[in-house]
Amino acid sequence: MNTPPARPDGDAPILEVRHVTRRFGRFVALNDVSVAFRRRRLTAIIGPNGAGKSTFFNVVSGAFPPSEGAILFEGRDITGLAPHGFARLGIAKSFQITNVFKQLSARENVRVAAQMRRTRFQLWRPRAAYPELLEQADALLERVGLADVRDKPASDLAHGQQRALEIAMALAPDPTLLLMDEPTAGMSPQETGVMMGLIERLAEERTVILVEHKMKLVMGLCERLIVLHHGEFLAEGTPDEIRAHDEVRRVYLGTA
Ligand SMILES: Nc1ncnc2c1ncn2[C@@H]1O[C@H](COP(=O)(O)OP(=O)(O)OP(=O)(O)O)[C@@H](O)[C@H]1O
Repeated sequence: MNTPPARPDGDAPILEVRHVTRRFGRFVALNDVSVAFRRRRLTAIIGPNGAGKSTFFNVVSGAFPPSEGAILFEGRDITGLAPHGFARLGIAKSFQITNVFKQLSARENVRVAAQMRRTRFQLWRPRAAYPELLEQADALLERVGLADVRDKPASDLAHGQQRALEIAMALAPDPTLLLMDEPTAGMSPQETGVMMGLIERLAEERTVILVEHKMKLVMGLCERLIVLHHGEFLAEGTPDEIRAHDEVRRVYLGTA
């Protein structure tokens, strides 16, 4: 069992995971994990295969509830809330490009995502909101570096661009907290560099938590890292602290 980290500066965490356990049948994928995330920080959850990273991502993004324990967002207990409830509170997840409508242009994809956040009343009069929605879509595409390809069908975009498009869609509701699952998976080194630059910029304006298998990748990017191993909390710290952590080196790098 680990206890949530102390808060010497009194900065209330935006997200708290308290003693969370997640079972699949008799298998324990997450075991009594407690961590707290501070605002406007970029934190990575890392760990070797089967560490429980995806399970953690799913639990904190509301895809499924923990078997035990609690999730608190801005001090409010949101354990067991439906996924759309998480979204309404300002928690967005970016996890796959299957959300992208391949036949629509990049711009239309983001416009639809921006429109989805509106109330049902506003959805009934899309025409009136259309120019404003397109303006928002253009600003988001600019933000993720896709302004030049905004009129191309999503199917014509490179893998890295499709992933960036999916992030623009996740950003449409202007979330407070952005959760990303392996944002550079399947990318070329060049695409990875572009994506890392984008993540760094996004983290300047909101809280970003990313789940990542490749430890080296996040070392130069994140201020804090949380290490899971066999579904348990193993360590938390700055990149330097994690690099020097004997147990992490042993289980993760195999070099201690
Ligand atoms: N729906 C499920 N049913 C049964 N077991 C599951 C389920 N989801 C995950 N697991 C098991 O839980 C453990 C943790 O899986 P998880 O996908 O969370 O790890 P991970 O750290 O994301 O791994 P990887 O880096 O390989 O994706 C694994 O042993 C996995 O087989």
